[in-house]
Amino acid sequence: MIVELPVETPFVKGHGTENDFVLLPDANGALEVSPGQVAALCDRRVGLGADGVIRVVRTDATDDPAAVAARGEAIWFMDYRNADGSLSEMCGNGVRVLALYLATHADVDAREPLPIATRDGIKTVTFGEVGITVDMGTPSLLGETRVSVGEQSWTATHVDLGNPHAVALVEVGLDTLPTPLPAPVYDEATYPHGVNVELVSRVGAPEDHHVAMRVHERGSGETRSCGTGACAVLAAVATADEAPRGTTYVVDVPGGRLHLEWTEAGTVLMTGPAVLVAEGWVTLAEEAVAEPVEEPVAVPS
Ligand SMILES: N[C@@H](CCC[C@H](N)C(=O)O)C(=O)O
Repeated sequence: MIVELPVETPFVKGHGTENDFVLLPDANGALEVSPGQVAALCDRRVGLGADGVIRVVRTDATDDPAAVAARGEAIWFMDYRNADGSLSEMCGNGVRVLALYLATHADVDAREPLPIATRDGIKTVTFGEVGITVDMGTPSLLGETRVSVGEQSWTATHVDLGNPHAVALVEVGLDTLPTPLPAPVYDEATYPHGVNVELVSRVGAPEDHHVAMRVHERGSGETRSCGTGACAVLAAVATADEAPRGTTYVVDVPGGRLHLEWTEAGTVLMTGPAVLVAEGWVTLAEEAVAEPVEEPVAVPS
C-alpha cells in the first residue's frame, strides 16, 4: 500500500506592530495555496496563527497580472492573503516584514531601496536606523460614508490605499468599545468588495498630530495593527486638521506605534518595525479546519 505523505513546506513567522503573518517562501512559484489552506495556517488553535499569509514569489515566476506588470522593476512579489483566504491588494505591515525577510534570507542589499511588487503596484522600501520605511503611494479621499459597531454609529471618511478603508473619528475612548470589535456594519454600495474599518481617537490636542486607532480588517477581523489603515487614518485626520503636506503624524495601534508623513509629492511614507520570530516546516492542510472570520456586515444604502 502506498501512503501519501502530507505536503510540507517551509515557513517564516513575523509581525509588524503585532500584525502577524506566515510567510511562505516560494521563489520559483511552485506553491499553490488554496483559501482553505490559508485559513487553516492562520487559525490560532489548529494552525500557526496569523492575520494573513504572504507567499514570497519572484515576479518572473508567477502569472499574477500585478507581478507580470512589475517585471523589470521589481524582483519580488507580495502575494497577500487575508486570514479567511481572500486576496488583498496591499498590506502595509506585511510589506515591511517581507522586506526584512528578503534582506535576511535572500540576495537583497538592505543599503539600497528595495522595490516590492504588490497588487497595488510597486512599493519602495528603505531600511533605516529607527525602522523600515515604505512609500505607500497616494491615498484617495472618496467622500463620507457611515459605519456602525453595535449600537454606535459614526460618519466615516472613505479612503482608498489600494485597498478600501472607512475611517471614523469616534468621540469615545477606544478602550470603551467592545473587545474584540464586533463586525462593523457598512454601506454595501460604497464598498462592494468589503472594507477595513478604522476607529480613531486623538491623543492630546489636534496640533499634537497624534492619534490612536483600532481596526477591524476585511478578511481577518480585529487585528493589533494595520499599515494601510494607519495611512488611511493619516489622510482622513490630516485633511480634517488642514495640516500642510510634510506634517508628520504618530498613529498608536494596540500592537505598537507607526510614524507617518504625507509628503509634498502626495505619497505617504510609513515607518515602523518588523520582526521575524520563527521559521520551520509546516504541513499544508488539505481542507480548511479553521473557524470562519466574522466579516463586516454590508447593508444596502
Ligand atoms: N494588515 C494589512 C492590511 C491587510 C489587507 C486587508 N485586510 C484587506 O483586505 O484589504 C496592513 O497592514 O495594511
